[in-house]
Amino acid sequence: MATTQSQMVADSYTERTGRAIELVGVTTFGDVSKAHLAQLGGTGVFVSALRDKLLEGEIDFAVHSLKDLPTKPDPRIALAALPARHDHRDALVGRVPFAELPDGARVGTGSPRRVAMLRALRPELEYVPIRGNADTRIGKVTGGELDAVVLASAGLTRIGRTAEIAQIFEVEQLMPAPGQGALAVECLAEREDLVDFLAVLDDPRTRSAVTAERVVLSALEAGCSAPVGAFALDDGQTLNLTALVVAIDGSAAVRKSAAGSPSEAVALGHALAAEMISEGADRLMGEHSH
Ligand SMILES: NCc1[nH]cc(CCC(=O)O)c1CC(=O)O
Repeated sequence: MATTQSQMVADSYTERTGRAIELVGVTTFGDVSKAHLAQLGGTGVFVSALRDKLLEGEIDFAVHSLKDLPTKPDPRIALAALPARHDHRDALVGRVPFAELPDGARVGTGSPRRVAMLRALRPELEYVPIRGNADTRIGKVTGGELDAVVLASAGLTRIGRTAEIAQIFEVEQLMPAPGQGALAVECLAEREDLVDFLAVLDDPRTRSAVTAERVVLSALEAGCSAPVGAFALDDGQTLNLTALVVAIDGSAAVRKSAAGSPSEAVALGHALAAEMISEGADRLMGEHSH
């Protein structure tokens, strides 16, 4: 997935600038660790190794899934481009759609957000924590160990596994992770030449939308493993933002929407998060905050 998405960014950069790109593979802690992501604790397990290569000068820029990027910026590193977002939704890989899974069916996902939100919809299913790359996860369905797994639609598209999708969840059913489906291109902040060049890849509507989503996440002081979803859409005039926090057992939720100017994405995110906190969102997250 990482190779495909990096190649996509490299191709569009070459197309727009005429400059050639050499891909450098970097294995991250998130790739090798067998621990569940929710237990790895800190954000950035897929990110730190790439940032180290930037800081060491071994690579000029890094491509990340925005969803994996910590919300706290590193002053040495510029978020130089947010290319046009791909599908923001989650997908069910399995033989039948979610509503048709029999009671007691085993659904695999390592994400507390997906477990909490799916549990709210169907508490009678069994949610099984899984890890590994997307192919490994899908293999648990084809191998019969699980009835279904839930993965990001964008990731499945990038690895060419859309044929196995039984259902795509709409935002109303399963609120995506902030930034899901978007890529982030980083380079050293001091490389102003590169910051300027990478700007050709930036999509302003994606930037305003994911900025608002990520502000909600940081203002709630939620980490990558918190059951927090957010989705925003900038139609060119208005930025519509919705966020959802769910108790880990799916028993309670706070959902809020707001609309504003795309140029005020940060303020919109902060205002929405403040409203959610006043309605008890931070208490719902419990141990999954921070
Ligand atoms: N945490 C792993 C991760 N980081 C980004 C994606 C998917 C691609 C994306 O959201 O852009 C995935 C896998 C998944 O959630 O299924």
